[in-house]
Amino acid sequence: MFYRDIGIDLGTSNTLIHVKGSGVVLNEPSVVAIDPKTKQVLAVGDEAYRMLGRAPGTIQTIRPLKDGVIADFDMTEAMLTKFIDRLGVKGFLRKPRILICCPVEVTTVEQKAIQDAALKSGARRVYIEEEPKVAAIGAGMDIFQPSGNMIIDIGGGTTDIAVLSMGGIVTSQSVKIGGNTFDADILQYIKKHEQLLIGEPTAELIKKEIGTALPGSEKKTIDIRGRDLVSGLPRAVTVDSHKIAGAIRESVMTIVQGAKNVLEKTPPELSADIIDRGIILTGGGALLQGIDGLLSEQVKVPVYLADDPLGCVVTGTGIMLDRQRPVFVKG
Ligand SMILES: Nc1ncnc2c1ncn2[C@@H]1O[C@H](COP(=O)(O)OP(=O)(O)OP(=O)(O)O)[C@@H](O)[C@H]1O
Repeated sequence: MFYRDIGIDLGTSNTLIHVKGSGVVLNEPSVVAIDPKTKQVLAVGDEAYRMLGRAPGTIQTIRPLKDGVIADFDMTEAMLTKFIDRLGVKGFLRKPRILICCPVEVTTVEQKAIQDAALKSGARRVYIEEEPKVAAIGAGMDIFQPSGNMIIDIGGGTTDIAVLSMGGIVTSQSVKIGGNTFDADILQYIKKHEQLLIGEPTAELIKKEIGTALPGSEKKTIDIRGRDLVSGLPRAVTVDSHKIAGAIRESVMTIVQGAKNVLEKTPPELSADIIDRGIILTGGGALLQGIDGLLSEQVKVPVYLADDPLGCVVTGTGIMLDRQRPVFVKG
């Protein structure tokens, strides 16, 4: 029997949905736009993201997931329901199973509510899985063998660092630093050193265009616009990659320290496997230029970037559902 099972990566920055037989059918920012008076949801995903920092007072834009936790549960539920509804699940011939990966620190009560929301949207069964495990599977690691695999998943709000063996997490640490922290660092730096106020999307653009984890790498520049803190008028400035590397240095080094902590707690036999296989980097934050090189230099183990860092979790959900084995830890 062909079930159109669904895998969902409910992330701080982006939500991705994989439908069996169709691949990734949705990839949109985890943003909701509401009417602040009535709390009515006006838009979700791409449409709501375009309103970030640009909406009039009658519209409020919210990121319901923040720093690896669900900051606004009602809005997370509303967003998830709208995304699932778009798939037309209720029209599926057979009710699908849905596997949802959500931030690691989601409470049991929140998990239950997420499950209920997905069930109401037409699921037959809902599973909740741990993100680093699914990311590792999506990155092509065989975590079910008795050997050590290490993954560093740099998401928007958190970085999950884990050593996996025989299908389970042996040691792990979740650091409250991710790609969005780099954006906040850049925003603060420009405010302090250029007396210029910029929005979140501009900070993200700077990071993607010229951001680097390696202060000594080739110097690149970008022209940006914002609001002058003194005159209140629009102004343009040129920023360079060396300064941006300095601005995000502390956050980057916190991730490095997290990786060192996990390696120190890893049983020696598994450490030997990790030296042989290297560490795999997943998550959008792993696309920061030079972060693989810096990590490798600091922890003295080869570090490789996954083929599709942003898609590993959602790809992993598809693989896990295909295995059709009771490997789910929760739900
Ligand atoms: N080319 C790029 N260079 C640097 N950072 C990038 C790039 N592309 C995406 N990112 C960053 O990746 C982050 C989002 O990554 P991802 O989608 O893996 O996170 P998430 O799964 O939503 O978050 P979490 O795992 O914390 O729930 C954002 O901060 C985004 O700015």
